[in-house]
Amino acid sequence: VDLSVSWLGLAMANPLYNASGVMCRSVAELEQVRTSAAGAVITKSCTPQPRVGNPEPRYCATPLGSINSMGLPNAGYPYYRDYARSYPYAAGKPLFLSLSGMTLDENLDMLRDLAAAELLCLPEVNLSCPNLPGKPQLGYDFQACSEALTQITRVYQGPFGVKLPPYFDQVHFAQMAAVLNAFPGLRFVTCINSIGNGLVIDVERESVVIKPKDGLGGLGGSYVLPTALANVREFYRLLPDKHVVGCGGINSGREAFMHILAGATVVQIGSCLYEEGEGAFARILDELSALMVQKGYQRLDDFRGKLKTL
Ligand SMILES: CC(C)(C)CCc1c(C(=O)O)[nH]c(=O)[nH]c1=O
Repeated sequence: VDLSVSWLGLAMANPLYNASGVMCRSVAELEQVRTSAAGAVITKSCTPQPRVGNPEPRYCATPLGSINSMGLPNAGYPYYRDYARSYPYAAGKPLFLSLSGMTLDENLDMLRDLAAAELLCLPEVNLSCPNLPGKPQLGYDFQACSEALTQITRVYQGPFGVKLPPYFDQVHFAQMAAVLNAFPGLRFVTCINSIGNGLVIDVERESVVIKPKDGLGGLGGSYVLPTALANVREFYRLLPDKHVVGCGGINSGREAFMHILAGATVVQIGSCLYEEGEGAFARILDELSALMVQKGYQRLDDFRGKLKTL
């Protein structure tokens, strides 16, 4: 079977890569992804200056997924820009640079520099980044999002994407799609980021499992699969001129198949990669191939976006 994907002027051997935040904070980790079976690489969301992030424990895996309140630990924008400068693009694995400034100005500063550097990597702006104090994350403030994207497209004229938080209301899907469709330069949306502010409890210890925010953290893994699929399918329908990157709950070829059936062009793995290591890429790709053979599909276009309704 042919797992190749051609999108945004990029050619990928397969549709699978890491979710921002997992196996992508250091050059060593990024190289682990790049030299694995993954079809692309994305960096940890960065801020202009390095950040230590939150006190540990700040990540915990459970049988059904994961919870995290990392607090944006990252090596700082210049570190990732320099990695993007020396990145071997000709080897055929695209590089995406995730940006998550603590303020809009921080995002604009990083994007201005990235535009000037004229690199082949593509930015993925994390809209789960904080908004003004007392306001919800940017991705949940549609007016602020529209204003931010207006300023972003002024400083960065190239193709870019955004990482979206999950939405749970039909009106919110429509409102966010209306904001995003106003920006032709916005070429892809990555759905979804973790489901915010979950709480995992350890019964034996009668305690929370992560230190920050008295135990509240973003949920990933199997917990989020149905929500991720809904967001992929809704934005696939609502953003006809853009690509959707599927992220959330992919543990095997079956979930990767679901995301692509729902409309995803390419897919990312987070919790599964954190727990299993880079071997997850080859395993999931083998499982996806076997499923396609079983179903008589030659290539991803044979089923992408063709989820049936009843
Ligand atoms: C939540 C923020 C810290 C504002 C952004 C970074 C981030 C983190 C993180 O670094 O805590 N974890 C996630 O699951 N998704 C994210 O987008």
